[in-house]
Amino acid sequence: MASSICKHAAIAPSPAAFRSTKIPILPVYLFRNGRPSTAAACCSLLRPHYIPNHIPDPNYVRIFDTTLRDGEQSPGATMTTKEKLNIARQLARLGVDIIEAGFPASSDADFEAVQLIAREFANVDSGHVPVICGLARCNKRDIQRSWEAVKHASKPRIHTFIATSQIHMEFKLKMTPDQVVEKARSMVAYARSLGCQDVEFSPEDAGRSDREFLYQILGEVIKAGATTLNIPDTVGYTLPAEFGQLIADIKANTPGIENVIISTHCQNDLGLSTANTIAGAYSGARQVEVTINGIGERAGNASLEEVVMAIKCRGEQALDGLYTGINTQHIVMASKMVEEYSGLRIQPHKAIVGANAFAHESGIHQDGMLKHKNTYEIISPEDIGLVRSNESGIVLGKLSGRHALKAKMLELGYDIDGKELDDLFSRFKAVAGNKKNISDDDLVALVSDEVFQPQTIWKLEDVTCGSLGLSTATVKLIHTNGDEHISCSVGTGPVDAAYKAVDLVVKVPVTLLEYSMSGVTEGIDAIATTRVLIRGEDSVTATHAYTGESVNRAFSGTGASMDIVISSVRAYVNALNKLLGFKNRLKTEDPNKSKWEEEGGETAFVTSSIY
Ligand SMILES: CC(=O)SCCNC(=O)CCNC(=O)[C@H](O)C(C)(C)COP(=O)(O)OP(=O)(O)OC[C@H]1O[C@@H](n2cnc3c(N)ncnc32)[C@H](O)[C@@H]1OP(=O)(O)O
Ligand SMILES: CC(C)C(=O)C(=O)O
Ligand SMILES: [Mg+2]
Repeated sequence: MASSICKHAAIAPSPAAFRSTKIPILPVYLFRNGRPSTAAACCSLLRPHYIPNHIPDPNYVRIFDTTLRDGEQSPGATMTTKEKLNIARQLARLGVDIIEAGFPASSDADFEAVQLIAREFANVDSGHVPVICGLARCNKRDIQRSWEAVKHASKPRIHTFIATSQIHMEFKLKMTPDQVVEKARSMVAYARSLGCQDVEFSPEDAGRSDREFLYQILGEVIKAGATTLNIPDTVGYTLPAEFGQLIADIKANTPGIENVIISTHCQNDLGLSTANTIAGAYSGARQVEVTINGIGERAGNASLEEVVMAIKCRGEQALDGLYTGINTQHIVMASKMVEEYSGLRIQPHKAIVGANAFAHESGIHQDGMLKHKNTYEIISPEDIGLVRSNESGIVLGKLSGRHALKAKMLELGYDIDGKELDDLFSRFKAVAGNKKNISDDDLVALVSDEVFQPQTIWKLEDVTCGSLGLSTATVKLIHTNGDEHISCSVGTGPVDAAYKAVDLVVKVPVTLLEYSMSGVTEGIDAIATTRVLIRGEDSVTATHAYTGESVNRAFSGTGASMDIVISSVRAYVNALNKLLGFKNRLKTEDPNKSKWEEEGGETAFVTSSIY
């Protein structure tokens, strides 16, 4: 095993047109009883140089993250530009090779988000710099917009696609197969003509497309200059053996395929996306398209953490030595960030990142774990950035300082600095003054509330509740322009009264769709985390997939506090801030899109807020 590991390190730099970046990545993991062990590592790997159409090491699998594009297509997962930028930074820390930052032609907001992310990764000299990719249909406008958005990146990529299955060509595109081939060929050539040296092409619905037709269209786009051929199972229809065979057949029969990278893109309609992705990689794909937490259109995409950990855990033994450049210790942070921003909660039994993924409840398992951890764990929690408090020496309390808090947060997988650390520190001090023991879960709740929030338009300053036969609440909110607003209301309970008081100030008609609260720690002094989902009644719209009707979008917000009313109001105000951010954005893009200002008459919201 040691010799096969060392061969990676010995790979010579390639004469790339692209600048070389040698980046040390995680040590190789040797396997003892099925459990990876860093202690046994014999050498460090180098991430192979980036050349669009070639990977110098045949065992290296590129990770293409599409959380910000396909992931955002999950119903309700709309993210602000600031949130997307934060996720992109975390994806870079994680070490993903390619970030698909969005679909620039779909809206001005998406264009700006992709452009901002591309600019963020314009500097090739500082650490790992991912490729920044923008999606485009096969038309000149989409491709131009994509290029305009990504060209600032040090490694820009255009990803263009067109459907190749009979049903899509006939009923959706209303094009003949020959027209589709010509469109694909000419648009890939057009993307190259703009100066983009890295062009990915996807035959959408490849999983249900005719094989011979795939070989033909893929051969044509290779001649036109495509550097990566992505094979999407767009409707998650194939079984793992079939998808593996599809990749093998494409590899064996497409003219010129040896000059490009084959990629997978597996949707999860039958719950097979991870299995299909691994089967694809085993059959020769060297790029895999994934999302954090597996979010994405309908049932989602293959999840990054599952695919990466499967390759890390079994790559050497079962996948002919495949490996990735992911620093898996950043997985937990990335997962929590995406959970917060997208509002899509992770099921407790989700592989790798679910709350129960490393929990052992039953006696026989607990007995086994106490005797030897490998009995019931194939992955170490630390490998994904999960460190429990009882394994660390730092005990936080009201006398702790910023250094200890920063170090503790790092242990928990949160790399926080600057203003974010300062804000978290003041919240932490406030809680520490009232609470004897601060647990890891308390800290995670605080960081979610303090750091993972949209730009503040309204900030909750205070809330007090009373009861005079009816529940009453008084809230004090501060607007971003500094104005203080105080209002009171009655309600059926303190939370209802407080929400009504907030409504009197913010004056945006919304419906509360969901409200949930959980005490994240035990005892009377537990921190309560609240999550709400609201829908604007006259606001940001999306198109309903079945009816085609315009429906109002939902926005989520979370809050945390030892006081349940404060926790609830924080969550509500955070959701309102998210909604207002989108309203402002729409208003800037198209003054006719939202009637809200004329009707609501709340001038405070007109201030342009660039997320
Ligand atoms: C499988 C996937 O995940 S594909 C990515 C899906 N993501 C999204 O659609 C999210 C963003 N989309 C949007 O914001 C909008 O759909 C837009 C802005 C891109 C387009 O909006 P509209 O111009 O109003 O078109 P609409 O979405 O209603 O219809 C799509 C049109 O594109 C055409 N089209 C679809 N795919 C492609 C393609 N790959 N290449 C060229 N044309 C295409 C359709 O045939 C249809 O054309 P038609 O208007 O001549 O019938
Ligand atoms: C745009 C393509 C790659 C896609 O998301 C799909 O086919 O699922
Ligand atoms: Mg998809």
